[in-house]
Amino acid sequence: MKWSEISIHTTNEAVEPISNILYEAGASGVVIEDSFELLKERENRFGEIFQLDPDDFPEEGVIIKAYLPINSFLGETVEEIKDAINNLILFNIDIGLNKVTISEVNEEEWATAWKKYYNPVKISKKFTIVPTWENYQPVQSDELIIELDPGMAFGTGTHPTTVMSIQALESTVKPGDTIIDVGTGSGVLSIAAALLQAENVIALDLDEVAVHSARVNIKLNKVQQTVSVMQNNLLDGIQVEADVIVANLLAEIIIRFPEQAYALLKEKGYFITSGIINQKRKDVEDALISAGFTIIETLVMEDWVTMVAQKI
Ligand SMILES: C[S@@+](CC[C@H](N)C(=O)[O-])C[C@H]1O[C@@H](n2cnc3c(N)ncnc32)[C@H](O)[C@@H]1O
Repeated sequence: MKWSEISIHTTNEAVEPISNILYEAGASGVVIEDSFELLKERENRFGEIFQLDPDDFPEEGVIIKAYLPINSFLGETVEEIKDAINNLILFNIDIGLNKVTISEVNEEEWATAWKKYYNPVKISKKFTIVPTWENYQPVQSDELIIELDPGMAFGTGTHPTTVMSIQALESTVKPGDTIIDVGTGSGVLSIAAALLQAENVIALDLDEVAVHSARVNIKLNKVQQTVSVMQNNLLDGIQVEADVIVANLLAEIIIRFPEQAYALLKEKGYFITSGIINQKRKDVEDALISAGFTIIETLVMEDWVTMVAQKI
């Protein structure tokens, strides 16, 4: 498959809104080329373990790169992205040079482009995410390591929506639990659940590339005895009683199935919903409450919200 690399030279201030625009346009991840801010932010928030090479970054401003599949909608998507970025001026956001360039990359280059920016990152009290090509040694005795090859599926494991999902799993999963992971992507949340000693994990994704990528990562982390991966639309046809259901999907998709989640959960079971952009928070809260859930915790990182709802 051919991919298009969209590269936007902008300011620090515009990084978050532009990243959101790119995610909403279907990018499966963004790369931010700004040595100073990136290192500072990662050190503060997650405790970045390896340093990036400052030679790889622009002298002034920030370059944001994202990868979009080349299909018949690409032209339209790029125009929508440009319009959305220009509209940021209306919100008094400085978009700087606002230089947008598009180039074509093949699958191999796409995969390699990621590797340069993808390092071991400590994302929660227990978990560190390590790319497959790094030889990483744990620094804490109780540290849990997730090895990932993000491949073509969403989920380098360090996106705020994933980080908060893992933090929520850490506080809800008990040894012996049954977990359902809706929209597994790279399989990262299922692997986390298995490492937290869940006994049975069902990983579901609609996209066959994600299903393949999840299977590779699950094997890599040696949790294939616990995790089974299936191509499936949301919870359709699933009949397993679960202790925890986790869904890192867009708000628009989450609001379609809280009733199904409620029906599958055991009493006191948890429904973790992530991938919710702040503006859509109320829609998800309403859908959860009307299905019978009680929201017991809300996590917020950057513009993203994760909710932990319980069947009580
Ligand atoms: C935001 S990614 C989350 C990946 C991973 N769980 C994580 O936390 O990093 C969302 C995933 O949901 C999948 N997805 C989207 N719509 C779906 C649906 N209707 N049923 C199942 N999976 C879906 C996508 O293919 C994608 O892999």
